[in-house]
Amino acid sequence: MTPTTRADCVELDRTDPLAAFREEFVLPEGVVYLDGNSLGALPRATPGRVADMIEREWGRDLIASWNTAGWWDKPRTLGAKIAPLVGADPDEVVVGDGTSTNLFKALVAALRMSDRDIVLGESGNFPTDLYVTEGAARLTGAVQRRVDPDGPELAAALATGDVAVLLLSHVDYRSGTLRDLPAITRMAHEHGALVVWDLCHSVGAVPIELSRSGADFAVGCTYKYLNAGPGAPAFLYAARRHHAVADQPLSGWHGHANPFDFAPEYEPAPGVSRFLSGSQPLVADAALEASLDVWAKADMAQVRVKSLAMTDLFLRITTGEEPGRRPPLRAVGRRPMVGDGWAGLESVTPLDHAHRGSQVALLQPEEGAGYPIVRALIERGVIGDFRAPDVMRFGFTPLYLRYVDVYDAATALVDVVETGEWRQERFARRAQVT
Ligand SMILES: Cc1ncc(COP(=O)(O)O)c(C=O)c1O
Ligand SMILES: Nc1c(O)cccc1C(=O)C[C@H](N)C(=O)O
Repeated sequence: MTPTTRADCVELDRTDPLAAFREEFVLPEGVVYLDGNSLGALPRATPGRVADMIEREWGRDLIASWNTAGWWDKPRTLGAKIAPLVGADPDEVVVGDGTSTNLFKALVAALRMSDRDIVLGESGNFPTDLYVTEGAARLTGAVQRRVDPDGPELAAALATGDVAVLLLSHVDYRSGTLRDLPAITRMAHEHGALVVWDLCHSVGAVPIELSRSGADFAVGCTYKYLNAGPGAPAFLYAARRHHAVADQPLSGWHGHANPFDFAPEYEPAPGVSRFLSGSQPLVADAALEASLDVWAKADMAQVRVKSLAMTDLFLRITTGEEPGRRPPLRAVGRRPMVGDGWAGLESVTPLDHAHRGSQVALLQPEEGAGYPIVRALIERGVIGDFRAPDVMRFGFTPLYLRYVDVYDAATALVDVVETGEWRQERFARRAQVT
């Protein structure tokens, strides 16, 4: 059913196979949370799991917990729990450190595996990816080149035959564009390049098949769609065929083959553990474990179906656009029908499902309108965010959002724009974190 009314949405929620997951999350009353693509909601089980880790594992069992509570192996056991979400084998993923750090390790390891010297990135990537690439290039002597990966330049840049490593985000943080991971990986390999994927905006948002696609390396965070909490540890994937040769730059004792030999020379662990460096934040690992236990019950195919239905619904109401249909009318100043594109909002997120992640990014054509519109919406309890220069971002998390939430948020947005509510002075003042 294509929902057009709120009653349609109530009906969709009634038959939603993922509906029960909402109960697994703590969601503030009166809020529609569309920022789970920046910081995911709190799973109900997390506070208890973290308290148990602190009081029993740490407080009572003290140092024995390295063995009895599996602390030492958490990077691997948690990695194995992330593996099905990224289409990897359990021994190809480790959890630890942050995304930026893991990106640095993966990039340098990949650059050291090639005798070429170009590291190809995307001009609009999340800034940490650009900065870390600069750092990795400085360290290894590589040269950074940037292209728009959604245009013809990507193929042309790879075809030069001098690219050592390609780094791309699977889903673009600003526009929500989903890249064809299998096809791009294949193309890069055909031209002799290795690929590092940043999965921050795709893990838990779209199905991912790293092994089947032949991907070389990938990194991702766990605090967005995976709901592990602010600053939660990240993960790193390395294809098994690279384990024996990968030489990562932060060689520390947790990545040693025999850490408790306390040998003076570094000898990398044989598997993906060689990507570890030092001690891990085990309290934060406990929170991640609680959220991954929720994810273990979710069917990613169902998540994708609901995600697309929700972004379709949001796009239809706010812009009148949906796959295969442009709005018949873009006139502002006439009483609208829901879905006829009257509010003047435009999507920068692709309409076709094959290129859409789990967020919608919108523009209001007036310069500087994005930020105050988002602030005005937040005041109404609809939480989205803003990304410079003028993009309004709305993330859709099928485990805890209902179709009625999407309907209410979309109609609130249209109302904020139509009434000009956002033009009030107080919405223009920028917060430190946007
Ligand atoms: C694509 C992408 N990569 C990396 C990061 C963040 O890196 P870190 O977890 O190291 O802060 C983000 C978001 O903050 C992101 O959107
Ligand atoms: N990681 C973040 C942080 O430490 C502070 C504030 C925001 C973030 C984010 O995750 C932003 C997010 N990656 C984005 O796409 O905008």
